[in-house]
Formats: sequence, C-alpha cells, structure tokens
Amino acid sequence: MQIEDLGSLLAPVNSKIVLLVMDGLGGLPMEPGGKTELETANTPNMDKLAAEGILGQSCPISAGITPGSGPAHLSLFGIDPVKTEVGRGVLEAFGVNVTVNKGDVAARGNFCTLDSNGIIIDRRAGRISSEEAAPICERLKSIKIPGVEIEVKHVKEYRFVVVMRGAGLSPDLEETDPQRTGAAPLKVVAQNGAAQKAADLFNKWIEEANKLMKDEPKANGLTLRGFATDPGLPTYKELYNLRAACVAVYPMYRGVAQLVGMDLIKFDGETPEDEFKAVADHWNEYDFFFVHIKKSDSYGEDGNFDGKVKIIEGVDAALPKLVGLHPDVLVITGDHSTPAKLRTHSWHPVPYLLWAPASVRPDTEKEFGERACMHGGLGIFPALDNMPLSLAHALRLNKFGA
Ligand SMILES: O=C(O)[C@H](O)COP(=O)(O)O
Repeated sequence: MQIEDLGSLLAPVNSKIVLLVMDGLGGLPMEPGGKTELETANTPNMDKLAAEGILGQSCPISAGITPGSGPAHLSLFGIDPVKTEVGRGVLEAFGVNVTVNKGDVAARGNFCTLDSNGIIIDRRAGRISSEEAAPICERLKSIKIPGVEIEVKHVKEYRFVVVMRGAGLSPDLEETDPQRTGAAPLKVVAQNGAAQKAADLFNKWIEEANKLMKDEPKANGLTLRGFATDPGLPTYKELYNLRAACVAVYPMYRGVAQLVGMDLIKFDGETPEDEFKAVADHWNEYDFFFVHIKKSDSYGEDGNFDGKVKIIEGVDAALPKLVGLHPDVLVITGDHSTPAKLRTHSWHPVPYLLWAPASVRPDTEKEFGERACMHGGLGIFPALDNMPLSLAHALRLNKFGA
C-alpha cells in the first residue's frame, strides 16, 4: 500500500532534510568475489553515518527494471514515474531554463558520431566538450520550418535540447536513439495519428541538421529521445509543505527538480565541496536540499571502475561540511545503479543510507556498501518510500488515523 497524498499527515515542524544523490551509485564487482565501486572506495565518513544510521536498498521502478535518471529521480521525489511519465526532453529543457508549455514538444538530443554509412560509432560524439558542442547548437538555430517556432539550446558536453512550440503538437513520438552503436539513428515515428504533424516536423528538422553537421569530425550526427510536454506536476510545497532547493551541476537534474517546484541554487564550481558550500550558504532559506553528483554515473557508463571509486571518495572527503550543518535527516543514495562492469544503467537495487540522529533506529551495519545494504534494517523498498521515510525521521508526519 502507498499513501499517495501525505498532505493530511504533514506536521508543522521546522526540521531539515538533505537528499544526497550520487548518480549511478550502485555497482558490481568486476570479478566474482570482488568488491563493488562503493565497497572499494575509502569512505570513513559515510561508514560512520552507516554505523549511526540505517541502511537498505531502494528499487527505483520495480524489480528487474532499469531506469533512466529522470524517472528514477521522480521516484526519490515521491512521484510515481510509471503513472506520471515525464520525458527526458522536458527535464533537459527545464534544466537550462527553456520553457515547455502544453502543446509544445521538447526532446533531449545527443550529438553522435556516424561512419560513412550513417551508422552510429559513438553515441556521445566522443563526449565532446561544451566548447565544441555549443557552436554547433548555434548553427542549428538557423534551421527554420514554416508554421512552427523552434528553440535549440546546448545543455552540457554532447547534450542539447530542441523544442517545437506553438503548433499544438503531440509528444507521442518514438525516439531516434537506438541506445547502442552499430545502428543508424531511427526516424521519428508517430505513435498515433495526432502525433503525425510533430513527427514530420522533427524529421524535417533532423534532415536539415544533418546537412549542417555532415563535415563535423565528431558530432556529424544526432539522436533525439524523451519527447515530452509539460506534465504539470505538483510542487514540493504542495506535496510536503517543504521549501525545497536543488544543488546540481548538470542541467537535467536541475530540470527534474524544477518540475516539482524546487528552487535552483546558483553556485560556482563543480566539485562536491562547491556543492556542499552552496548548501551551507543557503541553509537557513530551505527545509529540503536535493544535492546531485553526476560523475559517478558518467564513469560507470564509461566502464571506468577506478574513476567511479575516486568520485565516491571525493564525496566522502567533503561530507563533513554537509554533516556539520546538522541536518535532522541526511539520505545518501543513488538514483539507479550504473556498474562500471556493465557500462550502463542497470536494474540492481540502489544502496541507501538514512542518518537521523534524533529519530533513527540504527541497524548493525558498520559500513556503506552494497552487501552491507543487503543486510540493512530497511531491507529492499521502493524508491517512492524515500520521501515518507525522510519526512517521518524529520518528525514531519503525524500518525495515520485515530
Ligand atoms: O549522462 C546522461 O545524460 C544520461 O545519464 C545518459 O545519457 P547518454 O547514455 O545518452 O549519455
């Protein structure tokens, strides 16, 4: 059973919750009997919190299902992503302050590298830098199609967003990203008759874009996915009576936070220290902080086990700055697993640590890792339970019923 509307249980308490998400945290041993990235990392600060707190494994969607970052974050925020599917296009657009209204359609774009036969040989164009990709986006802005307004905006590195607006379009479109190399980008296909106009517009735009990029050394192709329009989600204030803020480097995560009404904290730098300082600088303005670390996922996707270990260690080294703020609840987890061994997101449950000195019932685990989480007191649970668990441990939920 899931209580979908906690509104009637919310208590007027001034406690503070921090949700620290290391994207793609969950991993696998590279060899049988080995340790995962998190277990390999030297994490004395997380281990101390594990010893004082309670561990478990969260399941982003349901058993065996591999999630994208968007739906996985919605689960952590308490929004059922199966009932409320939000395409990546809207998340990316919101993340770079591009508005998407009803009737508009947004898509997440990847620059990719094609061979002479038009086959994808690199889904991320060699992870080209923002300095290389932004000028290409500027050139794509020159594409005009009668009857529709088009907005193109660079997101970060090989990522961009394209929005078709003002033409009463439907987002019911098949993605062009085959999600693998060795295949050509697919055509945009309408899932129903009402979406045919949008499909035709996007295919025309892609055709023109390919002409502009054909001589690019790395980004000579593109794929689109996550076609979507604004889903009109409730805000954290409406859902949980929380003043919520997001601290994230990558726009997509700022986008998913904005979808549920979180403020976006601007800050300099990209390191965990920079992010935790941003939390400290705004500590008195909010009740809830979502802090996102991206590189753990990127290194996982690149199969870089040691790189992912170092990212986790870097977060741990900076952690005292966050703990020193004395949050009533600190949750450390991931949105999904991205084992370096598999080089992609996976279905494996996600390590979850809840630290709440005044209210937690500690379990017997003494370190933060996948196997410790398997024995943790929370067991395995839906990521949708994150917000009720956090609110409860922050003493922000009254009892249910008389
Ligand atoms: O990094 C991202 O944007 C996503 O987590 C993965 O997207 P990609 O597989 O297209 O890089």
